[in-house]
Amino acid sequence: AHIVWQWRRLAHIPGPFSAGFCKWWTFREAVALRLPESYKRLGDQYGSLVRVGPNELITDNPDVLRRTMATKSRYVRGPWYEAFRMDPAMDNVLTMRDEEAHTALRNKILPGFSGKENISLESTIETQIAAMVDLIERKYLSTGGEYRPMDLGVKAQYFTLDVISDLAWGQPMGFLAQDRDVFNYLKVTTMSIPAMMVLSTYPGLVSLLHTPLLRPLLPRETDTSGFGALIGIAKKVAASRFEPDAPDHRDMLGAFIRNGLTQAQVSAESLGQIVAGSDTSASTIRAVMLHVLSNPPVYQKLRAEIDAAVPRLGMERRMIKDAEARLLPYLQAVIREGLRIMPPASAAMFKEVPPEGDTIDGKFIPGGTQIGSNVMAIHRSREIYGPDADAFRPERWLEAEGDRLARMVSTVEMNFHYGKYQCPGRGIALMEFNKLFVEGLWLIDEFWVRISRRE
Ligand code: HEM
Repeated sequence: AHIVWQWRRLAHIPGPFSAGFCKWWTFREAVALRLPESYKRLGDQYGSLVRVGPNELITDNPDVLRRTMATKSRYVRGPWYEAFRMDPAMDNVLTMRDEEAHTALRNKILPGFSGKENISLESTIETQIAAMVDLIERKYLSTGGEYRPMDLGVKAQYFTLDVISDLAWGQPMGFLAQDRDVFNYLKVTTMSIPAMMVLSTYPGLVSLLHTPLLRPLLPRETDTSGFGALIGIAKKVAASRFEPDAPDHRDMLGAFIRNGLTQAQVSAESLGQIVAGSDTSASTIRAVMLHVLSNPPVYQKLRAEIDAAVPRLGMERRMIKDAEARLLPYLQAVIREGLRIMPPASAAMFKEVPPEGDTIDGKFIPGGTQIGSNVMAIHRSREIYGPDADAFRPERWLEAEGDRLARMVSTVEMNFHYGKYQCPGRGIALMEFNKLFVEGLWLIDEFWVRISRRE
């Protein structure tokens, strides 16, 4: 009776037949690691609003999604978020579902992401770009007679992990300096992706993992590798900042402490940054480099813009400033196109319809229904980006004007979500891209490149 009742509640929303009764469809696509593409296929087949589970819908309408995330929206985060809670006793801002607690915590951490309270932000990113360039010069510079390929897919992640650990803990983990997967972090996290996919499909299983019997399976601070090792570092760094004579630092943790976070919160939030801010940014670096390097006209135009900027800005002996890079139109078009063509945060991130229900696309959606983003469908929308939306073509950002451009910009910005859930690391990620692509102009698994010195 329950199954039939649940099917009827949302029977007016199209989708695969089995999705009305169970989550088998989502489970199958999630463990095959192709959920974003499969969601897009469903959008092409069934339209903007699709049923993907007994209580789950996805939409590719940015206006609807913005409504669910607006500051005053009565929508809340759904159980999906629980899959990412590592510590049963403590949420971080990314996993927190209680709206009031989330807003309070968010308000306390936001200053840590701004250059005003975190004065070392831009220089930290510069230090890590210098470390990346140094690594390339030391080990991966090819010449006529010597071929020294480099897996840019992996190095992009080394770079973002060092940036984010340096920002969060005041010291990089040393991926670039050692040119290796420190603490086997990437190996262990990559291995755990299928399990995370199962948990995000069936978040109820998370409470099982938190029982005393299964808790040993979760990462622990005493681990010498994987995520557990990072928990250990986060706790140590937080403890050192709370020692009685510890100085006040003008960095991210310093800002967190000045704004009232407890020692346990400082440790949890600094760890949260590593999860939220490394793979996402690395993914965009790979997407941009892959498309720029395999697309000679784009590469030439970007190089020409950068070559013209170097003498004009007097950049021969220093790195480009974030504010300067934001004024390079083709670079900005390339970054936007990279964020669009391979959206870095491609999960549905389900939000819950308020108890009174909502009307979407003229259809009543009962309270408690979970609504997520059909990310690939949003960012490959022909209606918004034009008939060649599947192609990497930065020029579209320079050709569009007026309302059309404004709609394209507000849609690509949905990569960082909106309103009360908007990514606080947006500015940091864009600063990494702005500097890295100009400085290096120089990639996923098996992304080998041959780098040679420019004349
Ligand atoms: C291209 C890079 C990035 C993308 C596309 C991205 C995307 C997102 C998205 C979509 C969310 C919203 C989750 C929701 O709706 O609940 C989010 C949240 C968050 N992101 Fe990012 N992110 C990126 C980089 C970063 C970086 C570099 C940092 C850290 C410096 C960061 C820190 C966070 C944090 C702390 C949250 C939680 C915010 C909250 O719950 O209020 N992100 N990010």
